[in-house]
Amino acid sequence: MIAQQLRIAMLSVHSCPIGQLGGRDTGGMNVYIRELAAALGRRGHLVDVYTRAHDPRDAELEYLAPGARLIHIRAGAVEEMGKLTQYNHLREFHDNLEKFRFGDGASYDLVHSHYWLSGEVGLRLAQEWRVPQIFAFHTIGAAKDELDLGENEPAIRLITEKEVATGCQHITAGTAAEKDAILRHHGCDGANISVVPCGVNPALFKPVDKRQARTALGFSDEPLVLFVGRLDKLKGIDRLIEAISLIEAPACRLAIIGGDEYSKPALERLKDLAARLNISGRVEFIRAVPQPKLPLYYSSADVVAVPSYSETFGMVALEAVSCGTPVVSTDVGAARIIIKEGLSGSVVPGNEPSVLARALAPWLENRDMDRMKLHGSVAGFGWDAVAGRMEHVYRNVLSKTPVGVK
Ligand SMILES: CC(=O)N[C@H]1[C@@H](O[C@@H]2[C@H](O)[C@H](OP(=O)(O)O)[C@@H](O)[C@H](O)[C@H]2O)O[C@H](CO)[C@@H](O)[C@@H]1O
Ligand SMILES: O=c1ccn([C@@H]2O[C@H](COP(=O)(O)OP(=O)(O)O)[C@@H](O)[C@H]2O)c(=O)[nH]1
Repeated sequence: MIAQQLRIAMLSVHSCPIGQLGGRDTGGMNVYIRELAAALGRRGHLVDVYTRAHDPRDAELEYLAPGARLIHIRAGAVEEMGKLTQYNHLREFHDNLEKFRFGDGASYDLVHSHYWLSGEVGLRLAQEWRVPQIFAFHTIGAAKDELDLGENEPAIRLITEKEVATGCQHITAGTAAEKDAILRHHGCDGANISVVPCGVNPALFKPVDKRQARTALGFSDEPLVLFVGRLDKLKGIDRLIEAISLIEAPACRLAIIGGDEYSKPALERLKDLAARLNISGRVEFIRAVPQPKLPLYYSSADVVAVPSYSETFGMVALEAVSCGTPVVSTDVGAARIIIKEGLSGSVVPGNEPSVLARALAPWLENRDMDRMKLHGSVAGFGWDAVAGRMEHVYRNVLSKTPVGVK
């Protein structure tokens, strides 16, 4: 008998759902966990999100929303830490999580773990608690390696991902393409993988008058291309800068949002590239911007570029369209689902600079859009709908869980 109210332990070891976004390791996954947990809480469930304590200013426990708690667990020094180093502290994370749980008296129906580090902790907890573990990759290490971008993923990630993929009870993927990639790399049973898309908050990501937005941010009236995201090689920002250098008419500017103190080498590389291409004066590097301010930036832009080599979903494209701004994206993640060709942007086969340049140019000329129409085109992606689909997955998994596992 499955209770109406589910008690969910969500694991987000390596990255805090309320951390500053756009940093080295803080992106869509953080937003996903924060919003999903809050939406499940609104549906009457109890969600505890466990993350590694990384900032001494953070309280041990805080509420993301009614029914959704965020708990910082000590594992290693309370400071920022590389992902690989965090692997060495997973046992401590597990033990301190259990210490917290005993003190608090919490118990759970299921574990939903995010990213391989959490998946590793989830395997142990699920076994000890005799509940199912549902796992989300967010990015598949083996798929990243396949891209051959000159930075191989550590062997321990690849091994752990396989262990978790085959040892968990169920997997959630953001798109059907991610599900296919999981099947290809890890050969799990397709029946044990559900596709649940990411979402967007339409009350936050809505169109602002372009002129007002530009005035507020101090942008000129020149055609503007915007990039938003982590300064990761996978994002193809270098390709976008090259594309901008190829666009002669209309003359346009590129604003790049993202990056923290750990992204300095990437930032320097991109600045050097812009200098070598003689377009430094046309490229503005804006560091990470808090999410509540992003609608102003999206609304200022004529077009948002997503030049990624790969995305499992790609929430920036969804947020941009929700703000009424067209998106030119490579054919990655949910791009083909989010972007209506010719109406809300265009999808290109790859990030070859000349291809990107050709795709971007028309959106810089056609500058008067029915932005509310674009906003409405992604109305089905609200977080409550995502939480509803996730609840369905949870209940299905619980109904199939053999006696003795739960
Ligand atoms: C590039 C990509 O596929 N991003 C996904 C993903 O986001 C991040 C990614 O998983 C990072 O992994 P990596 O160590 O391999 O760089 C994590 O560190 C970040 O925390 C993730 O935010 O997940 C997003 C949500 O599912 C998805 O929209 C995005 O396309
Ligand atoms: O300066 C920034 C850069 C990014 N983001 C947020 O980070 C997320 C990026 O998610 P996406 O899925 O596009 O990429 P990821 O970083 O997960 O690979 C989006 O929700 C953005 O709104 C942000 O708030 N501020």
